[in-house]
Amino acid sequence: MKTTVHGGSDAPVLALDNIHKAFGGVVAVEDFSLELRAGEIVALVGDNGAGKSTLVKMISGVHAPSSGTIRLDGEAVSFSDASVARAHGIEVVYQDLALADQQPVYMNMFLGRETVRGPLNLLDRKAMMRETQALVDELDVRIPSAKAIIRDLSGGQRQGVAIARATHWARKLILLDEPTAALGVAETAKVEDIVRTLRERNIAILIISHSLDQVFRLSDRICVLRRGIQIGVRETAKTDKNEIVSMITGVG
Ligand SMILES: Nc1ncnc2c1ncn2[C@@H]1O[C@H](COP(=O)(O)OP(=O)(O)OP(=O)(O)O)[C@@H](O)[C@H]1O
Repeated sequence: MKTTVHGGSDAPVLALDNIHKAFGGVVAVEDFSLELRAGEIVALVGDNGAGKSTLVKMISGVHAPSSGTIRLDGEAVSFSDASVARAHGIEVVYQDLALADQQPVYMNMFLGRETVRGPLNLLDRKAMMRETQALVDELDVRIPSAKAIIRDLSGGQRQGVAIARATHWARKLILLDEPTAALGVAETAKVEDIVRTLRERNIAILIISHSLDQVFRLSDRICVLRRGIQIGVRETAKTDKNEIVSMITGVG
């Protein structure tokens, strides 16, 4: 008998079937297929212009695929915009953080989706602070407090907050687009620790990274794109940097 998870079957969290995207005459992604399972980290790698961001934008509802199917828990979905993808439990963390600098951490956590109370729909700051504190503690995002103002935090702490926010809202899938590109070595290590914690929460993660060291540290599988074409998918434990570099460049 099949176990039922999330009201679906044992289907992958995300399945991309024969996805194709053209912008006018430019083919950005060609015939792309990939499955992601809960608790799995898959890295998407490729040179500039390979089609990585376009793929993330299709999964997150920013662009519609020209053809092909996106399935969540086995069900075909089509997102008219990013808010619909978010309502399906998909969150994206970009390198240029979409945080409100002047606001405290807890307000950023709930930006646009604030908890309210009573007939007047007043902001329930205490509840938001409590939930924020519990989550940053759980993920070990080291910030002075849930009340700290974003502009007073380091780049690594901010990225930690952005990932915590995604974790709070993502029920199924988090897309990380170069999450550590702007960070130093120690901050990168901290953010990678947080990403590993997400795996334990059974969230599927797709990460775009230009750092192959990072890709090898974090991922379970690596998917290589070159000029919009899916070159191959490898299990991280069964490949090495030389193979991935030659897949990315087409040389060797
Ligand atoms: N909105 C758009 N309109 C027209 N062409 C686009 C658009 N977005 C992307 N492209 C083209 O699609 C191709 C793939 O671009 P994409 O940004 O997805 O690559 P990428 O792998 O994310 O690159 P990078 O690592 O530089 O961010 C490129 O040829 C790009 O010029």
